[in-house]
Amino acid sequence: MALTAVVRIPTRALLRPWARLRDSALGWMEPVGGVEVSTQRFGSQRVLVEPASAAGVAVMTFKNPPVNSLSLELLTELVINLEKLENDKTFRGVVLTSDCPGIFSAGLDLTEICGRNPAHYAEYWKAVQEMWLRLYLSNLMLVAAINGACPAGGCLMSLTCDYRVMADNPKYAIGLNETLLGIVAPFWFKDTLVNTIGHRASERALQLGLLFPPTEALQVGMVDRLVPEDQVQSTALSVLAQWMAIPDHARQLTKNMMRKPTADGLLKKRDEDIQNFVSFISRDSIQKSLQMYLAKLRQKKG
Ligand SMILES: CCCCC/C=C\C/C=C\CCC/C=C/C(=O)SCCNC(=O)CCNC(=O)[C@H](O)C(C)(C)COP(=O)(O)OP(=O)(O)OC[C@H]1O[C@@H](n2cnc3c(N)ncnc32)[C@H](O)[C@@H]1OP(=O)(O)O
Repeated sequence: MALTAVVRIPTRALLRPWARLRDSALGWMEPVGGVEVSTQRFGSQRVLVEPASAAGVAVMTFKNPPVNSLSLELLTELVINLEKLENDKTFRGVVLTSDCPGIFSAGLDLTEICGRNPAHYAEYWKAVQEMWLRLYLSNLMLVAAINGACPAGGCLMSLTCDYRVMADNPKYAIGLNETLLGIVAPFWFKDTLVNTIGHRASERALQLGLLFPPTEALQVGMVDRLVPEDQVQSTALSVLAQWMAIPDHARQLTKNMMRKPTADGLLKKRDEDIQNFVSFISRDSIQKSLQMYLAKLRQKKG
C-alpha cells in the first residue's frame, strides 16, 4: 500500500524576504497554515524528493540542468523541501544527489553574482547563507551521494552532510576552488572545510583552490568513501541504514554540540557578512575576473 503522510509547512517559511517563491515551480505550496502532501513523491521543479524503500529515508535529487548551479530558485526550493522533510517526523535521513549526468553541482550560479545589482547580490547571498545554515544544522542525517563534479558551492553543500560517498571516477573533482576564480571563500565556507579536513590541509586547499580527484579527496578526508559510479546512491542508502541504528535524540544533540559554534559564527553576523559579500562582489576587478571565468567556460565548447 502506498505510504502517505501529512506534512505541515509553517506559513513563516513563506514570508522570508529572500524567498520570492515562484508558485508555478512549487505546486505543492499553499500560503495557508499547511498542506497535505503525499510522500510517495513530491518536491518542486528543481528538487525532487522521493521516499526510499527503507522507512524514514528520502532521496533529494537536484535537477537544475545543465550543471545544477545553485541559482536563487534552486536554493529556495532546496530549503523549502528540507524544511518539509524535517517537519514530517516520519523522515530521519536524506540522501542528497544529482540528476545532471557527471555533475553533482557546479556551485554558486555565476550569473547570480555577475552583472547584477547590489540588491540582487544581497538577496542571493542571504539565500546561500540560509541553505548552509539549514543543511549544516539539520536534525536529519544527511548523506551526500556525489555522482559527479563538485566544485565550490557544490562542495560546500556536500560538506554540510554527515557523510560523503563519491563516485570513483578520475574525471570528477571536489574542492573549494574560489581562488581560481579570483574570489575568496568566506569564513564560514572555510570553517566548514576546516571542520572536515583540518587546518593545515584547508589552508593549502583554499589558497591553491584545489580540486581533488576522488582518490585524493578520500586521502585528505574530504569524502568518506569511494565507490563505482553505479553504486553511489545505493551505498549512501546503506550508510544511512547504519546511522539509523543510533537513537535520534543522542545523535542530534551530539551533532548540534559539534556544529552549533561554527553556525553561530555566521548567525551572529549575518548582515555584516551580506554587506561584505555585496561590497566585495561589486568591485570592478572582481566582476571582471568573474566575467573572464564565465567567458572561458562558455568558450570551452567552441
Ligand atoms: C578578505 C575579504 C573577504 C571578503 C569575502 C566576502 C565574500 C566572498 C565573496 C565571494 C564568495 C563566492 C563563493 C563562490 C562560490 C562558488 O560556488 S562560485 C562557482 C564556482 N564553480 C565553478 O568554478 C565550476 C564551473 N563549472 C565547471 O567547472 C564546469 O561547468 C563543470 C561543472 C565541471 C561541468 O563541465 P561540463 O559538463 O563540461 O559543462 P560546461 O562547462 O560546458 O558548462 C555547461 C554550461 O553551464 C555553464 N556553467 C557552468 N558552471 C556554471 C556556474 N557555476 N554558474 C553558472 N553557469 C555555469 C557553462 O557556462 C555552460 O554554459 P553555456 O551552455 O556555454 O551557456
